[in-house]
Amino acid sequence: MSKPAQSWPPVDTEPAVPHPDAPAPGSKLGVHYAHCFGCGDEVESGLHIQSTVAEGAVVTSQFTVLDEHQGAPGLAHGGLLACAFDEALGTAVGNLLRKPAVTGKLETDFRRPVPVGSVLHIVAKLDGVAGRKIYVSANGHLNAEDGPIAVQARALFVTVGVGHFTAHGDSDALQKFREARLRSGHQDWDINP
Ligand SMILES: CCCCCCCC/C=C\CCCCCCCC(=O)SCCNC(=O)CCNC(=O)[C@H](O)C(C)(C)COP(=O)(O)OP(=O)(O)OC[C@H]1O[C@@H](n2cnc3c(N)ncnc32)[C@H](O)[C@@H]1OP(=O)(O)O
Repeated sequence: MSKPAQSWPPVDTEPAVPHPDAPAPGSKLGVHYAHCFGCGDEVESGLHIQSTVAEGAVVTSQFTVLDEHQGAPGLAHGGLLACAFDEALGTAVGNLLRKPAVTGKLETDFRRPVPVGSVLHIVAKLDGVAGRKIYVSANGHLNAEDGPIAVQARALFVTVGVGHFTAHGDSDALQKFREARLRSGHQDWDINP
């Protein structure tokens, strides 16, 4: 198995310290946006990823591979697995740092096939921060928290202002989303929808 060529993080970083108001270890993280393909409960064909905060700037996520996630017969599609990691990594960044951030770069290593019916246990860890750049990585274990690693990912997230979403996204949907979050007891954002 080849080793990644570049050291990680690729630049000098400060430790990524969770925000004082970040959910405590053990907290289950709900759906961040009902229409999110990664976690949303209103996206029938979505990934329905569920995440929990762990100790030490870590978030664990579970993704069950279903028939609709196939690439080859009986096996998960690689691009879809990359999507699962984007969600798991972004969830770690957004919830632990409570800063709006978007994926700048996402790199995946597919180490083993992931069959339909598998549960991928994704352990995502914040590795460091350099200005607006947040480095985060994850291992995906097959069928158990200590199962064999099937997929690894490393990503750069870049913090953005809320203006990123109002300028480029659907500002009406964004406003409704924000109001719904406030009604359900969340604090005002800092949020990556
Ligand atoms: C009350 C609330 C509490 C919190 C609760 C939270 C709840 C849960 C929260 C959240 C869960 C989220 C789960 C979702 C997960 C999925 C996330 C996605 O998929 S996001 C969609 C895909 N990504 C895009 O659409 C980005 C598109 N790209 C851009 O918009 C820009 O390129 C952007 C913002 C990334 C950077 O643009 P610039 O103009 O702002 O900044 P520049 O200067 O270009 O970059 C800043 C630094 O980053 C480096 N950089 C940027 N992109 C890079 C790249 N690809 N590779 C290497 N470096 C890069 C640059 O070299 C620069 O570095 P130097 O500061 O100069 O050192």
